[in-house]
Amino acid sequence: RPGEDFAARLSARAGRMSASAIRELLKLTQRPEIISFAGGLPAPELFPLDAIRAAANAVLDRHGPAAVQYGTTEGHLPLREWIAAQTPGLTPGHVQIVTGSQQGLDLLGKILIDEGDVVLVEAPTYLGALQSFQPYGPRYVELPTDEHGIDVDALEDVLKTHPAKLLYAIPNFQNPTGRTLSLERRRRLVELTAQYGVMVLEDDPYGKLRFTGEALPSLFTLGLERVGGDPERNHVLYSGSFSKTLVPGLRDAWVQGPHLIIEKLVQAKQGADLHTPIFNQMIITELVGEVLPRQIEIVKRAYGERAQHMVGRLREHFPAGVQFTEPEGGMFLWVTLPQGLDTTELFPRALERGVAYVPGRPFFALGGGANTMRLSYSSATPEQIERGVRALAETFREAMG
Ligand SMILES: Cc1ncc(COP(=O)(O)O)c(CN[C@@H](CCCC(=O)O)C(=O)O)c1O
Repeated sequence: RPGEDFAARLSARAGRMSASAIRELLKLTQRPEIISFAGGLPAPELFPLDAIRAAANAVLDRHGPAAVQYGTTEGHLPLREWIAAQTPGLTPGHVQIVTGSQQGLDLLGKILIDEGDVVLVEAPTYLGALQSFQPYGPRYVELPTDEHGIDVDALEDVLKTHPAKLLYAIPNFQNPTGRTLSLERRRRLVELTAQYGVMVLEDDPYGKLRFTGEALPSLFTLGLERVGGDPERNHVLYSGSFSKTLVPGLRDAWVQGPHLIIEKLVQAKQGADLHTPIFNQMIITELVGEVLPRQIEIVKRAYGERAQHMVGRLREHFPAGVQFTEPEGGMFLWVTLPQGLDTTELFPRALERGVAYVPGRPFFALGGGANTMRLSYSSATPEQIERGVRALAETFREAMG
């Protein structure tokens, strides 16, 4: 009936949902005259389109109708075999293909989080994870972070007072801060969570995009080591993605963990989408051998140059009192303005000057961060970085008086 109050029909779970600031911004920053430091968009000019075209043809030649038939929920076995082979002791049965790691976050929220469960998250953390977990009614407890990532002393204090279900962390080139969790803190985080019986979800879409410094072992690997390499007893789950190393639009990612978790994830996925597009999985499988390692080198170099360029411009143009991180990899850096300034309020003024960013507030589970913002350098040219940083600096100067 016209004007029926549909809002009253929504579930309590639907009532907990809200829009993604990044997704909403993406619509806005598609305008060509805007220099966007907002969405974490991989550089489109680097996509290996010729290799993808050849792979698509090879898939159809090799698999024929099976390439566009229903596939298994677990995912294309040769792809799961390749993923499992990257970690000693892992078998394809420990690997679940998901439709982007974003779906992995949602399905893991569904099978792990009961209403009121304590979920430990970094302050700030990836807003997409907060969006995925929120409908399942977690009670967030924030973990303070500094230039070396999560403050593990604070973590120990939290664990003593809050029986937690899950700790969600992005140890490499964190979204949104660009920071990397130090080795010493990785070891202590894995030890403390094991001691207190807290599962860890390591979200690592950027791990391969290190352009400076030494590679560090994943939390998953450290978790495996403490249980003699047995994937059945590792309390750390790992989420990986091909979005930032190959292309995001094929929506191919995976979760690795103990059989019981994977089995439950399969059941949750059966109810969600039956399976990730099999054609896409077969294309990715064609690319992981030669194209992927080559692409990682190309992307690392390009993002390293863009990060270095942006940091150089920030140093040159930003007013004193504005702080920013200097990432060792990934796609983002984090800006902190003097207390009292509000990046959500400043956003329209920056936009008038032709530049967009993601205000920091949505990255904090429990509010805060009004004076922060995330900048992505991955899909901006050197000229756009120069112009965009100048526009931001002018916006800040005007606001700082
Ligand atoms: C820590 C972390 N975990 C999962 C994801 C989702 O990546 P995929 O679903 O694997 O493409 C991402 C991708 N986040 C990007 C892309 C968001 C894409 C968008 O909403 O337009 C961003 O923060 O801008 C991430 O940073």
